[in-house]
Amino acid sequence: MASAPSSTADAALRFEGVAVGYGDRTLLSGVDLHVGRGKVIAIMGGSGSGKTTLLRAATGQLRPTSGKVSVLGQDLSAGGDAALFALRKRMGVLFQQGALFTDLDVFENVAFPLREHTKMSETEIRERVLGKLEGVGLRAAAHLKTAQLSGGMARRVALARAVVMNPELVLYDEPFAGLDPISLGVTAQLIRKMADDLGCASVLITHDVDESFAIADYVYLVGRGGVVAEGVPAALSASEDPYVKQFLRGEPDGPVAFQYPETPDYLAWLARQQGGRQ
Ligand SMILES: Nc1ncnc2c1ncn2[C@@H]1O[C@H](COP(=O)(O)OP(=O)(O)OP(=O)(O)O)[C@@H](O)[C@H]1O
Repeated sequence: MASAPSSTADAALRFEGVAVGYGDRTLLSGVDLHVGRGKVIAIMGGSGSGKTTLLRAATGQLRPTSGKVSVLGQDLSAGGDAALFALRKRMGVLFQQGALFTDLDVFENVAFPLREHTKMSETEIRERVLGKLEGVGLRAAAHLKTAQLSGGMARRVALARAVVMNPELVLYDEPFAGLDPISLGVTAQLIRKMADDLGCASVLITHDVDESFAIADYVYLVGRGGVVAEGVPAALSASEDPYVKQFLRGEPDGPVAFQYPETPDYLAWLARQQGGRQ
């Protein structure tokens, strides 16, 4: 089980005092995260709390307004685009929709990153892709068109593609969204298995308490503009903090905000609407 150690060198991903937001709006600040190599970490929080935004900061898509993000020991803001590009080859990302290329079959979808980023031979590509498909139970689906896949199968193909380069860090954005209970359990176990087999650090952005607690070494709960709580799953499950309890039990009433917050942009829009009617 992971605790939250402090050195950057042994981290696959590290946030130090990070603030992120859009325009004038700061969503989260003072965020400290540590993802040790080979560990599975879950980042959880209510809808709109900023989880996907944190993931964008981890890929370098979004620059933090303050603080430092390091991936595999490198400060993302230090190198230029070339350094970021090189680092991205060592990361796998599974986006929320897991978008597959609809004009390619399953095999070519998984092979795509290898063809883009490596000089592997056809034999090496075939071996690697079929191996990854085997890992997600879909070796014999290699020839299928994406339209012939169920939602759960498509997610597993996307999973195989996210790890086909043998990444050292994989980021999963809502990997369980829209899956039936069986596919959900299978996907969670696959994520854990891939982390263990490949030794890759894995970060899950998720709402799903049961599945993520079953496979995560360490959990961060975001909300109220920052990290509200963190710890190993058992510690969070035993927490008496009202925010943590409400979130984990899915209770409607409590400190977890349901209403989208009023922003200056909204108030300006509202004023224009009201002005227009007078
Ligand atoms: N490109 C953007 N420009 C401006 N605001 C944005 C942008 N993307 C997201 N936001 C806002 O940032 C807030 C956090 O969004 P984010 O997608 O990070 O939340 P989340 O925790 O991943 O939510 P969910 O669980 O619902 O996917 C939301 O209020 C959203 O409206």
